[in-house]
Amino acid sequence: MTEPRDGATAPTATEPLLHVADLHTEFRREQGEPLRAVDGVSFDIAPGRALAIVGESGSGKSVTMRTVLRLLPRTARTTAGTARFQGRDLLTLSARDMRRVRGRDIGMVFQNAMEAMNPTLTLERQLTEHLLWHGICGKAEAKKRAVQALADVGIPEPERRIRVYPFQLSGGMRQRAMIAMAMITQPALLIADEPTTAVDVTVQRQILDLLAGLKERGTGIIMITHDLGVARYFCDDAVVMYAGRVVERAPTRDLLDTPRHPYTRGLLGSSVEVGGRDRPLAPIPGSPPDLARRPVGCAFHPRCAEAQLPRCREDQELIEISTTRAAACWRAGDDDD
Ligand SMILES: Nc1ncnc2c1ncn2[C@@H]1O[C@H](COP(=O)(O)OP(=O)(O)OP(=O)(O)O)[C@@H](O)[C@H]1O
Repeated sequence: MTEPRDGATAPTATEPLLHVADLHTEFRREQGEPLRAVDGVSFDIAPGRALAIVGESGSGKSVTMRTVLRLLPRTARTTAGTARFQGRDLLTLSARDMRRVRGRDIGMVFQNAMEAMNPTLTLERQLTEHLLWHGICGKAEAKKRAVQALADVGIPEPERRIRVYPFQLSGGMRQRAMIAMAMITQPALLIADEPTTAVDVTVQRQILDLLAGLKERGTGIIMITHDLGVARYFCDDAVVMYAGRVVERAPTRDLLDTPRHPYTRGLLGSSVEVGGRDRPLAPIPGSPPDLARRPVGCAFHPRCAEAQLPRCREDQELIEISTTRAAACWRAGDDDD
């Protein structure tokens, strides 16, 4: 397992690697109330586990992760919450300390490697400067580690390839190079935002296998994905987000086998990757709400085939169904496990 650095404490059996509680992030608007993009989100992740964050476009997955990483646009403001990582609250760290944590203790992989990498630097410069900047080793060692990192992610001829620029690589190779960069510091936590969306199925599988190797070595992985097949294949636990809130949380298998929130059932019914193969796809009617006009009560109720009014117009907190499961629907506990 990777060791925490800089006086950060190792997670104990009772303390998760990352504990996110009651996170609130809003966007300023020219007119009107701010948009509540993340509205009371909580979740935990343990070392060596993978957590999927799923939900339709606009549900708040990326803003949640950008809040934790403190990579929000200027128009956004985090108004409440904590994100305890290795004993420290990321939300109150100084900007300098946060830059040290980001990219070193927390690795990041994004959907589009071209955006995440510097197009003007060779892979060697990107990888070695990353190590040097974080003070992890000296120049000669950095070069060795950079070649090794490329080899580790299955880039052939790493000694030669290290001299190329990102645009000279295929999409799949670039994605691997970005993973190499995220892994080279041996982060305790890796946050991957749709890491396999832009690549074909074969590369997708290879990338997931790479990430699985990291997980086995004790790295915690948060994967933002709208692909429930990827979540099932790779992630131990899952949270489902809708309109900025967590509507269901469970071990992935349980979530997909016996979804308790009507929205989760809707996602499954409309998924090609899971459950949609043997029966016709049933897309969820309507579209996610405009956050400026969030429906009262359960934000999903106007699209929910099971809604019962006026009950569903009341606010609904997450209900603990068991020690590992919770869902934000008043009927979620109807058939307990
Ligand atoms: N730069 C921004 N300015 C204003 N509002 C924003 C901005 N970025 C996000 N939002 C708001 O936050 C909501 C959540 O966005 P977010 O990117 O987290 O969704 P997501 O679940 O990651 O979607 P996707 O799967 O499309 O990436 C959006 O619906 C939008 O209302």
